[in-house]
Amino acid sequence: MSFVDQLRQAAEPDWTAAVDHRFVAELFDGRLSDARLARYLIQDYQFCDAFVALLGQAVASAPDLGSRLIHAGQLGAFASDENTYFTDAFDALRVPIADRTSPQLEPVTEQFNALLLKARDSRSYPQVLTVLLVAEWLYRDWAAADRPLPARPEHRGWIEVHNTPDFTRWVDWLQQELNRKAPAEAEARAELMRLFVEATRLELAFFDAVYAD
Ligand SMILES: Cc1ncc(CO)c(N)n1
Repeated sequence: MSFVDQLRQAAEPDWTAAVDHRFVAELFDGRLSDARLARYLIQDYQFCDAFVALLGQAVASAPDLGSRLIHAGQLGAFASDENTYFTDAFDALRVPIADRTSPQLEPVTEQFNALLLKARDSRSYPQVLTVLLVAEWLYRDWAAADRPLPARPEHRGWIEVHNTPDFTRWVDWLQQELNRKAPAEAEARAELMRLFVEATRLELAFFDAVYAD
């Protein structure tokens, strides 16, 4: 079994619980309330801030120009398509400016951002790749569901930024890149596995927080 398949197996049952989450089901069938979607997007915009910083570290720490350019291309996509989705959805949901720029963070958002920034500050390319891979692969998994898309742009758009052919190829490439660049030593691999499992736990908790009282 490849290294990334071992990582994903180690992240069960949380991985499947996140992919099959009530949030995903309600997003696809359009039943997700505006209050819950806004609550999620406000927190996720702060996650995205730390995520973009981590992508910048991938550009900085990649060992060769070929890999660096792939991460750089992804940074560009993030800065355009994904950011446009957020600003359009915030406008449609009438989210106040303060909640877009400096909201009160949920505990899980603080924990997730701390993990992203720790990986960034490690300047370890395998650690950076591992955290990027969880976030992108897990989102590709739920967004690739063979279900009709909801009509409202606020719902549909969040699925569409994660199910394009470009996004699918980016996740394939991240998997191959980590398989190629993972260290050989058992202890270093075990550390990456702990990181992958912890990031998956936070992905599940991030969806759960949308439904917390
Ligand atoms: C919490 C979270 N995980 C992954 C993604 C995908 O980048 C996202 N937008 N938010």
